Amino acid sequence: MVDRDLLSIQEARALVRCARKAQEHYALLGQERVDAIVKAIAEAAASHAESLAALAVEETGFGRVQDKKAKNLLASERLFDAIKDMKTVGVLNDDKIRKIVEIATPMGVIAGIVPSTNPTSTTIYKSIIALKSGNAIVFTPHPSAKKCIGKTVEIIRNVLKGCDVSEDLVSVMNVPSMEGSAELMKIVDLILATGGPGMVKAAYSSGTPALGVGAGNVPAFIERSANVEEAVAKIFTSKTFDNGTVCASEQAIVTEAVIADQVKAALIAQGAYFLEGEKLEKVKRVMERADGSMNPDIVGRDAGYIAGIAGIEVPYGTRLLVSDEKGIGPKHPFSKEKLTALLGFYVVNDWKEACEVCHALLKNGGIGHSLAIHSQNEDVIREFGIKKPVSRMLVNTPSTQGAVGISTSLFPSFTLGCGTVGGSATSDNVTPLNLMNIRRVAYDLGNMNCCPAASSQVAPVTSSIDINAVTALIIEQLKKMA
Ligand SMILES: CC(=O)SCCNC(=O)CCNC(=O)[C@H](O)C(C)(C)COP(=O)(O)OP(=O)(O)OC[C@H]1O[C@@H](n2cnc3c(N)ncnc32)[C@H](O)[C@@H]1OP(=O)(O)O
Ligand SMILES: NC(=O)C1=CN([C@@H]2O[C@H](COP(=O)(O)OP(=O)(O)OC[C@H]3O[C@@H](n4cnc5c(N)ncnc54)[C@H](O)[C@@H]3O)[C@@H](O)[C@H]2O)C=CC1
Repeated sequence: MVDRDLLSIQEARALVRCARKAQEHYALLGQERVDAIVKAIAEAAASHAESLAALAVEETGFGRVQDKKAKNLLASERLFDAIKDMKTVGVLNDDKIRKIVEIATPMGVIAGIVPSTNPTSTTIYKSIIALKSGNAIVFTPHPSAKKCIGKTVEIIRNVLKGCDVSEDLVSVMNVPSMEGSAELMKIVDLILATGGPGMVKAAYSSGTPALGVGAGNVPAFIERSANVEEAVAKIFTSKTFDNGTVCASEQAIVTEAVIADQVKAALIAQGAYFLEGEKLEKVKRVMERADGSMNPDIVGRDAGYIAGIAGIEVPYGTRLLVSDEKGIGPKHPFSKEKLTALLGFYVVNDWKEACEVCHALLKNGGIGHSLAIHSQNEDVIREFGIKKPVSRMLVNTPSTQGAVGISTSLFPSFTLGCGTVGGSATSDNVTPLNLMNIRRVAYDLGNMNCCPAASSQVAPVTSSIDINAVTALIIEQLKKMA
């Protein structure tokens, strides 16, 4: 084992030790104190939203400062607003009728795994939801986003210090390595894993309970009853947001032949450029690495930049590069997740065929995540809702903003569950409620008739139980009670 790996493993162990100690004290604080700390963190993160966004763009090369700023604000201000009245400490519920008391208990120390595409927003969001539920969190950064994740954690630690609680409630590894991440995952109480399928699998294979949420490959179906111009505008708003880095951004448009020309015209009018021939081939050549994964050189970039890398010319003002596609599968890069200004375009005969194409696209890397539909036909919307293997279906809304709870009533979140079909333990937009155990104190309902006076009527204990006789007796008892 190389020294760096050893160092990384030791660091993981040391950070978890400190986090455990800090969390033991933190778990004793009441709801009011916890809420005040979380509020202070949200305010500090919001006040640094722009500088952290700029650092993330500078370090990773992915996305746009103004949009990363918006993501940081969603992960701080908006998130705080959504959770401020949420009960997460002590007695949550005392049901006098059902005679059950529900008590929140923190999970302990959480491992925070953060995608390089949303580094600062996910770090803010995970810190806030972990602390709101009484936990500590240790982050392992992606090496390409180490500085901006480190800076985010530094800001949060300063707030913790100012609030007179241990800074070690939130910490980050300085020496990231795969071995260090693996060790961290083994020794924490829960892994909160957000990223691609390889990492999610690693999290679930660690033996530690995990909430792992994986990749998307979101199709947007524009059905014949949709307002086409509006649907296309919403897709642009979503797909160009942070240059397409959000996992819920549209990866392909699927539309019906009867409106295909209208959709194409609207796309072109709003800044799409349809690639063909040599230009299409040149773009395809730069889309992926040899192993079929996304090429980081084009992730989170605008259309002009991608055209430059591919060595092609596109009209000034082009916002998205689109490919009219027929195929779906590993050999068709436009049918996969792209997280940049690239979009597939599929024409089908009717909504039933759209159903099949959307399903095939989801199966090609984004199953369980999200799907967008633009339609006024409630029957078709309902049919898609019932049949499609996704955890969120976004209706007449930009899928990025819809999935993370900006343009819909979904919970503001940067960790979007993909359900068991997507290899995930949850289909939720993960919230503080996913990060606590609930102890249920259940009182006797007095319906068992097993007090001493009644016990003589109950079957005597024998060494060999006659199950039929016991059943008959229970039925008789129940009849008497009724
Ligand atoms: C059909 C479909 O759509 S399937 C697609 C599903 N989506 C995915 O799989 C997305 C997965 N992610 C990616 O493809 C990439 O992360 C990108 C393109 C977004 C970014 O690429 P990069 O910045 O090069 O990051 P990548 O994750 O590939 O890692 C770069 C290096 O850092 C290493 N690394 C990653 N995490 C860590 C870590 N925690 N500690 C140490 N090293 C690490 C990787 O092993 C890799 O090393 P290598 O170059 O020696 O192989
Ligand atoms: N469902 C969701 O809420 C979200 C999903 N994503 C998905 O994440 C992907 C993009 O993010 P990336 O940074 O490329 O993800 P990634 O999976 O490459 O990396 C995510 C994190 O996991 C770590 N990691 C990667 N492989 C690992 C392994 N084997 N063991 C331990 N740690 C490992 C990396 O260091 C990084 O911190 C996309 O596929 C996107 O759809 C991104 C954001 C939200």
